[in-house]
Amino acid sequence: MSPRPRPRPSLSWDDGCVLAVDQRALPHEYRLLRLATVDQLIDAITSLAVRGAPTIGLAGALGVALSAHRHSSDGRTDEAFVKADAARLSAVRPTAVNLAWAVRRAVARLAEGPEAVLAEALAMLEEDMTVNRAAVVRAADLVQSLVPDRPVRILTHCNTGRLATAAIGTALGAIIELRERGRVAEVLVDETRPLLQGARLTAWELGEAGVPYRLCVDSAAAAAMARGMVDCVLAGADRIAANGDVANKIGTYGLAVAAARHGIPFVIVAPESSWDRELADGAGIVIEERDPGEVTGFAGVEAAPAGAAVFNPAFDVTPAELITAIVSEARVFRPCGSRRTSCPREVPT
Ligand SMILES: CSC[C@@H](O)[C@@H](O)C(=O)COP(=O)(O)O
Repeated sequence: MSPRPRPRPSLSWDDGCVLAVDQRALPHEYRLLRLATVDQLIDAITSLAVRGAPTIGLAGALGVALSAHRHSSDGRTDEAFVKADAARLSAVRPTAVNLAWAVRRAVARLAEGPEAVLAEALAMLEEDMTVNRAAVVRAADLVQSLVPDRPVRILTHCNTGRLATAAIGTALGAIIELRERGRVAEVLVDETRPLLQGARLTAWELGEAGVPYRLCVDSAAAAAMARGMVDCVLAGADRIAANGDVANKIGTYGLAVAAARHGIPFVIVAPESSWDRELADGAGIVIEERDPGEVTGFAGVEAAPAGAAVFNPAFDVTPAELITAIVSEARVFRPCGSRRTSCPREVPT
């Protein structure tokens, strides 16, 4: 068999700048942003031009490299300025643990100079690809064992594909892996309100990969399960507490409740770097609240009455007991107490 081609990265470093796919422009336009300053990078993450937990972590690390280059001269780096930029980068979005984790890793190389910081960020990009490849193979194996008798009908939420990671993706990567094995009947794609990461990005990635899919509004997901249209739910994670509670895109918790109601496996695919072992459970996860304008209208068109009050959390927390398995590059974790699975907690492979 010929080796797989090198996956296309969502981020790269070019001549002192960060190049990033502008995820706001998809699916209509594929364009790259050239980000020359930490402020530009922060704007890109805030506006979700650059989004998805692993991608924002990697962007944060590259941001530290940008800052280290900017604040170095004559072989000396002004560490105080770079550390201030690193603190700003870490705080842009609070929920995904990957951001602060990756920024910390880049800052740890600061004393060795800007090239060492850049080397660390680029190594993290490579690592993310390797880690995702391992996780998607493991997740696809698990899904095949959960639904052994037929091509699987999968429901997925938000975008967990190559755009949301260095490359390959997590949950969406597993779906594409299953497709390559001839094991996908159909993917139902939640549009993912309010910013339509499912309709804009996941549908685009599935189309690119030739995977059959149908879009549905988020509120159709439970009905699809009730009608027997879903064999398995696959989603990603922004932060996983030590007990296996998972923060992910708003709407994930509702999907898990509906999946439990219908006895449908609910599987999370995420790298080990998404685990926050310092948090005992999901109650301590900070949930980002976003601009009310994302809910009152879309793309500049207002839908709600002027001045409507809004509740716009970007994420929710799914309790571990509703999760069949959390798959990473290293293991399949089955949260104890899950109603559909039995302990042992980890399946050695
Ligand atoms: C592999 S991406 C995992 C998660 O980051 C993803 O499911 C998600 O919730 C992304 O939210 P977003 O607000 O689009 O950054």
